[in-house]
Amino acid sequence: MKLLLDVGNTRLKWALWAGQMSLQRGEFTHQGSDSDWPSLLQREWANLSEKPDQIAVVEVLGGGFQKELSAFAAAQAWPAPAVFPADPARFGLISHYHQPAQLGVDRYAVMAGARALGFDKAIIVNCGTAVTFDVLMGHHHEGGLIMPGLRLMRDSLDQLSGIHGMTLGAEDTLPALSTADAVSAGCVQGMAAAIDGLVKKLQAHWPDEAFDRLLSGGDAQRLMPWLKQEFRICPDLVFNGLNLAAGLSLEAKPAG
Ligand SMILES: Nc1ncnc2c1ncn2[C@@H]1O[C@H](COP(=O)(O)OP(=O)(O)O)[C@@H](O)[C@H]1O
Ligand SMILES: CC(C)(COP(=O)(O)O)[C@@H](O)C(=O)NCCC(=O)O
Repeated sequence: MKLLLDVGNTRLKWALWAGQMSLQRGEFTHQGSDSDWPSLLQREWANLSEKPDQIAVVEVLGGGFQKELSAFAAAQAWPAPAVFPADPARFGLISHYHQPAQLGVDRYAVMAGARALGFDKAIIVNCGTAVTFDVLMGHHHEGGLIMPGLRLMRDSLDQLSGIHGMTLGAEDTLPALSTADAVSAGCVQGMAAAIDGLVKKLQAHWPDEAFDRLLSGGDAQRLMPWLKQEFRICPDLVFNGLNLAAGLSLEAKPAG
């Protein structure tokens, strides 16, 4: 039984994974690398249904998280967590980034996840704290784009005195007739329009190729209704990819 962890800038997502599916899963928001990890992990896994025999992790926080996770696992007599580095080879991929190790390891995981689900040519949009776009052709990562995610977009407006503290409004108004509606509709519909536009631009860069368009991350469901092009929501791309990578190698760097 594998315990898979996807630790992003906003939330930690985990799944107890058997074969190709999850038996138990959870998620919680955190306050970054300096969070009170011992309490958060203790609370989250107090009722884990089975002891993991392998722990595989992608994380983008750095800082003290890895050490805290290792200490927690050791205290439970669990195996040492294997934290995957941003090395495309560990995910069965080749990256065309100038510095492949600079790409977020979560992005390698979503691409490996797309491969694990049988997609060969795909534009993958992961709607998390940041929105990442990755172009996958076979096992080649052709590059991508990064833009702020929905919460960051809304929070940036919240800094302005005329908007600060505004309640959530209706997302489906156009034109909006109140500040609350204008902010909510502007952010969600604007982000969807940006995603549609950038995916079209990426597609136009390879006019002879047909790409599947995949959507994942915490805001995927919320953005999906506003997208004009056809996307498939693949909610577990990171876990699919991490599961594949964990199978490829049991020798990822031990945490800490
Ligand atoms: N329960 C939730 N708590 C916090 N953010 C949520 C929640 N549900 C959806 N979201 C949205 O999902 C985004 C985070 O998505 P996620 O894929 O978990 O990001 P990350 O991997 O960067 O932590 C947030 O920016 C927010 O807009
Ligand atoms: C772009 C990201 C911040 C996305 O993180 P997330 O939204 O999943 O928390 C992360 O993948 C990252 O730190 N990437 C490094 C830079 C890059 O991928 O080019």
